[in-house]
Amino acid sequence: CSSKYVLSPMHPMWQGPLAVPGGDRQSPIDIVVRKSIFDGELKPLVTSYDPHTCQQIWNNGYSFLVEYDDTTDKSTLKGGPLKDKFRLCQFHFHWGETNAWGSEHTLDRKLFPAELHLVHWNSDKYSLFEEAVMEDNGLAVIGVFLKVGKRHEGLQKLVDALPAIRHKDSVVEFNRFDPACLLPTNTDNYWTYHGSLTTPPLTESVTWIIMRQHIEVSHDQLAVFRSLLFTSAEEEVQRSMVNNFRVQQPLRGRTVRSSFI
Ligand SMILES: NS(=O)(=O)c1ccc(Cc2ccc([N+](=O)[O-])cc2)cc1
Ligand SMILES: [Zn+2]
Repeated sequence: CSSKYVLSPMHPMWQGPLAVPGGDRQSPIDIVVRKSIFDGELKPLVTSYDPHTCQQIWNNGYSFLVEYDDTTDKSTLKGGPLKDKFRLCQFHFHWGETNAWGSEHTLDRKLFPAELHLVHWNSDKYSLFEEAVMEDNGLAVIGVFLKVGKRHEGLQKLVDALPAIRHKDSVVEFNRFDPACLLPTNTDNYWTYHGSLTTPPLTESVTWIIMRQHIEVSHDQLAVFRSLLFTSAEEEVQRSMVNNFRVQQPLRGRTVRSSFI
């Protein structure tokens, strides 16, 4: 999907007000677990991803993205809080320079070393990602917290491809990767709220679905994330791609619902 618009952290946009002026549904947020409201209407998530729609992995100067062919309804998400069917467009991560921080969302202020985002757009209502990005119910992003522990076998194929995209704007072909292997075993327990993209254009078009269960990756696997660079090969000063997360934004009276008691 065409997520080439994501701006690097050095882009003037980041120097300006980090909240969209008048934005009252910005992301990420701190999820205060005891203030989340159980909603019995929330259904289990239904993901159906076709590994053959995986196309490429690239360094966009802010994170690395694994992009999927979203010209058909082959890799989709439905159920959960969603009324429509959403098409997988890409997934990416946010991480810190140490294991002490790196996630965008927090649970009762607890930071995780990294966070996975699986980005989908509403293909029942829109025909292109770019259209959906501007609309209230246009996007659905699944967030999964990462913890440091045992090696994640499914992630290793992705980690092995990272040295080839060390610099900004480098791309390599990447096929047959099933993103379902990055989901926790239990996807029935999640929080959901209405928010925004966490990078420019920060549009308030995202239904966030944050998994209660984290996944584990090894310290060494995370270290390879940190070996990526924000900078392109031409630039004199190389800067490590770390701390590519946005700080938590005000809740502004929003309700966070939970699918579990
Ligand atoms: N971190 S996140 O909120 O999951 C996120 C997900 C997707 C993107 C990529 C993106 C790509 C393109 C556009 N656009 O066309 O306006 C907007 C966003 C940016 C950020
Ligand atoms: Zn993200």
